[in-house]
Amino acid sequence: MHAQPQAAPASDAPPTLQFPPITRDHILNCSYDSWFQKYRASCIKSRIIPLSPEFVEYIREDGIILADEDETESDNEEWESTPSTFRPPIHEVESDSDSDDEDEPPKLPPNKRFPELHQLIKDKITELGGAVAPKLNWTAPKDAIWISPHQNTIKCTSPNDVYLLLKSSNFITYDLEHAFDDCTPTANPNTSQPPFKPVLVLRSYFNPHTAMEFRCFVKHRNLVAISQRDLNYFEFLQPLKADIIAKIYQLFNNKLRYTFPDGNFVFDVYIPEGEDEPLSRARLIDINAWAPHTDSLLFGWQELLDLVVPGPVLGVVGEEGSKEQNTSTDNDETSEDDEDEDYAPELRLIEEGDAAAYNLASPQYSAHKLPKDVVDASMSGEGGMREFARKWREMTGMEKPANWETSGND
Ligand SMILES: Nc1ncnc2c1ncn2[C@@H]1O[C@H](COP(=O)(O)OP(=O)(O)OP(=O)(O)O)[C@@H](O)[C@H]1O
Ligand SMILES: [Mg+2]
Repeated sequence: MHAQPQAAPASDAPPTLQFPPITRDHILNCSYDSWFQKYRASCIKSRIIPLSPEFVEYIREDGIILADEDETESDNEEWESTPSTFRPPIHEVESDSDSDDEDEPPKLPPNKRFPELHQLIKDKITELGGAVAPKLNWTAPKDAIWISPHQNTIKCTSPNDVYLLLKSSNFITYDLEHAFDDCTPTANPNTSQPPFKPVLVLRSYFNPHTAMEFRCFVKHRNLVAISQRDLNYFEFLQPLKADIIAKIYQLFNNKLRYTFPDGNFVFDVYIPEGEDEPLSRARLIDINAWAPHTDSLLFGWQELLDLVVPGPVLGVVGEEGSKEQNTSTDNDETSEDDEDEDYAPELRLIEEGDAAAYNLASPQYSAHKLPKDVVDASMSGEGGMREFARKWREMTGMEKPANWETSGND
């Protein structure tokens, strides 16, 4: 071998993951509104609300103005916050740009700015039993739960709860600005793509035991891998392994396998406790793209990409559980007599000691932890968080959450 220094790879650079081409359709197929109707019998009760440009603008813009309809006073104060750099209310911040802002008309609260949508959100929350978990097309505001008045959860009981979470979340911005970033560049990048339709998804809130949440990887229509989603050690899961795989396989094989438009995808499930047996049937929580932005949790993407499955299964988009032949949309190669050779998926759990060894027990999203300056602010007189928390409780009539200041285990 001749040394060819000019062609030598950079020694420290990690190898680039070689995903199959990721198209805009792959991403759109995972949008909640694309699949919910088809799988609704397996999902958490949900409502999907198309979002107007005014609402999207409201989510995008700085500052948080909440609805004032239930207020006795109508002094809407504007609060500036981002999860990483929480700032005190703007009336306490010295502004260095003076005249421009003053010329802008004051922004209206949501109930006056988009009253119909506001009312619709309120009605849907009521329809769903009074408490919901919100998300946009793909993403839930998990990084903003520290600001929630509902004990560090994504639970929302009012439109204001929904607005506060959505506006405080960086993850939500992903849906609005970066949803298609992983897509393989097309031959003609100038071809204009139709804009996606933003939606607000409200799912009826329940109190999940996060040990029973799993992420499931599907390659060429084979269920190949299952990972715990909550990366803590749960001893009780070990003897349930076979049952967990069986419940997930049932959902996969009966509902998703031949009906999801793509052969490669990732779905999330929740397995509730059963009535007559330990585990009930698996419920579909979400579907994610087979793409780098989907967290592969206890597996490595390289490992998943390298997995050799027995042979692509012929399947098509159809009704739940149906299987028609040879019109697959997922570019799988075809092969014969592979239907009975099912891949045995590996369920990977955190083993005893793993959590400590990998420091997995701390909250997964750093934004769950209150930044030190936020905690400091909360201690310092009438400024910052304490004032914010007080105001928020005043507005919602909520009790102070027990873990407001200590939500990040910091
Ligand atoms: N209806 C619900 N009630 C209570 N909690 C819920 C509900 N639905 C989801 N959750 C919680 O919210 C978490 C995130 O939900 P979901 O998986 O839809 O978000 P996501 O943004 O798509 O996550 P990811 O980025 O990992 O794909 C779930 O793991 C679950 O703990
Ligand atoms: Mg998801």
